[in-house]
Amino acid sequence: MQLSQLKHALVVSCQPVPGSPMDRQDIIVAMAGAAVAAGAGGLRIEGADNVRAVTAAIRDVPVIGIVKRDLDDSPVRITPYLKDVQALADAGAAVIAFDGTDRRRPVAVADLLAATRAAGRLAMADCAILEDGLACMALGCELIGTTLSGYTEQTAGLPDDRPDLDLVARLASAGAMVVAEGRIRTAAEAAAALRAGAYCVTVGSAITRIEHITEWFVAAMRQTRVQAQGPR
Ligand SMILES: CC(=O)N[C@H](C=O)[C@@H](O)[C@H](O)[C@H](O)COP(=O)(O)O
Repeated sequence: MQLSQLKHALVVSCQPVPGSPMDRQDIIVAMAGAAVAAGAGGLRIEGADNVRAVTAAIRDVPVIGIVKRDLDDSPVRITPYLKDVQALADAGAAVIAFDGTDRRRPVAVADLLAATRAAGRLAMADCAILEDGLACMALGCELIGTTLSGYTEQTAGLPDDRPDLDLVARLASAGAMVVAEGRIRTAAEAAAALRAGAYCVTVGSAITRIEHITEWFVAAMRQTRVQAQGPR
């Protein structure tokens, strides 16, 4: 795969809410197909089996693969193990994304990168702060994602309804190929991420998680009812 395929592309993350009625492989493949039919230039897919099903159905769009795990002894969730890198590569992921933060972890970023290289895949580091991104860039990761900004202990205070475009801009200024990812909820925000210097933009919840989208609408309507002093 050529990295340039992702230049200025919309990457659609097709990750249903776990346990949701939408959390089915056939629905993931259908969501991916619909996104590609509408112009998505990349897909982000969780789980090796889902990656295999999506790459079998959709051949001409790169898949960024991840494995999510809840570990007992580490806050790292995204592709923590070397076996995950191998499984994603075997399943056909063009890019393998892993946690690129400087936190307690079972496998060092450098080793995950080496495994990704050995499998002949491109690497994306999911980062939370500028320093993570710079370190992963220095190691040689091709893509630096803002994915984890707002989701680590250190960044937990950020507004939960806005993307971290400041981090996008600072990483881009430092020369990173930035994947703007996390809390991009509108087309205008996706366009703003490109203007901030993003190489490509990943959107998940706002396109593929019906529960989250519904909650946003319900919350906004409830707020409006409160301001209007209750239902008539
Ligand atoms: C923090 C974390 O675990 N992020 C995950 C990474 O794959 C996904 O749950 C997100 O949906 C994805 O990053 C896209 O973000 P958003 O859904 O906000 O557009």
